[in-house]
Amino acid sequence: MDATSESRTAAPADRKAAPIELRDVRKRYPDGTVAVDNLSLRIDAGELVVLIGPSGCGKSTVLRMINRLVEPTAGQILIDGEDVTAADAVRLRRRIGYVIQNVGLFPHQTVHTNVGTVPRLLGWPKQVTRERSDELLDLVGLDPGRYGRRYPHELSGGQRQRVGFARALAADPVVLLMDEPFSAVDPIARTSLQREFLRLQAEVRKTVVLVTHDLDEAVRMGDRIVVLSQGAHLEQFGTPAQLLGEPASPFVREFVGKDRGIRRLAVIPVTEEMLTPAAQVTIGDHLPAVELGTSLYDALAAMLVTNSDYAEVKDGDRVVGVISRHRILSIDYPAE
Ligand SMILES: Nc1ncnc2c1ncn2[C@@H]1O[C@H](COP(=O)(O)OP(=O)(O)OP(=O)(O)O)[C@@H](O)[C@H]1O
Repeated sequence: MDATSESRTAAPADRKAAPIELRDVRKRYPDGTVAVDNLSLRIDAGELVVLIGPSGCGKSTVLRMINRLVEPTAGQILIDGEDVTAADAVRLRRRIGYVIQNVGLFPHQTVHTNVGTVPRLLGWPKQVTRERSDELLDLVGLDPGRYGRRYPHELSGGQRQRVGFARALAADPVVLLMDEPFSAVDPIARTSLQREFLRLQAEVRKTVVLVTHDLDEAVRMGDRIVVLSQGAHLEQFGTPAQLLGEPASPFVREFVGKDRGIRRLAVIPVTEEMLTPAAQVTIGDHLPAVELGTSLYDALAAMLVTNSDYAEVKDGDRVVGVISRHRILSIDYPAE
């Protein structure tokens, strides 16, 4: 990065997100382990891409090469067209947010000080840093007045993770790297944290690369998912629906598993073609109502909760038809 682009980071910027490109990237650790054999990927600006694959396949190595915590042995990594291997590593990391499993907050610093870390390093004025910290804490759902002066040990695991997101976003990075960011919190907190992160991402629209070993998380969070096998070999790069509906290799088919049918329901929306006109169905008064575009999974859940075989489908206030449990369960899947 040159001096001009660095000086642009001296104040809250309006840059939002940058594309990432990996070209024939390879990592061989000094002991001879080839963690990443030869990987090429293009990630669009503002998209949330999930890296998933079995333990040891190289996910974290790929992630850590993007911010050069690990130096690639060969190949190029471009952020916004600029080769990161030629950039100053410290400056580079200030443009890239990084969130890890146990957050890594500084234990002897308050929440405010933690969130302001990168803006301070970039020399932002104190007042601007403070305002930015307040803004980010609000955005991640923590009242700055209440939590700003606390220390990390005075927060729950989920709250610490939120502070971690706020800190990673404070200097308005163009890329956000996340390595198993939800796995340290319990399953219930995890689901709400994932949902909150998606809400946050809809607002900030960063280019996010998220590493996980949890397929449900990948399907829930990813705009696209990268499935890797040993040596970070690219098995498939596609939307959750493509992955579940058209696994590209026996490896992916095995990886997404036998229950991919039910998972797939989570990525298929209720559409008008699936509906029966409400007038043609003889049914009781209390049908659950779902919105057009709701996932089949949620529509089915609404029926199961009310013990009903049908759900009324609405487009705003208008009832556009009825969907049946039978219709959802007989959705066509490609042959196994
Ligand atoms: N510093 C290192 N030196 C030598 N080998 C390493 C080093 N770091 C990672 N490896 C090896 O590189 C391979 C990929 O590791 P990496 O951590 O990238 O995988 P991963 O897919 O993130 O795994 P997990 O899901 O278990 O975290 C593994 O075989 C690992 O043992």
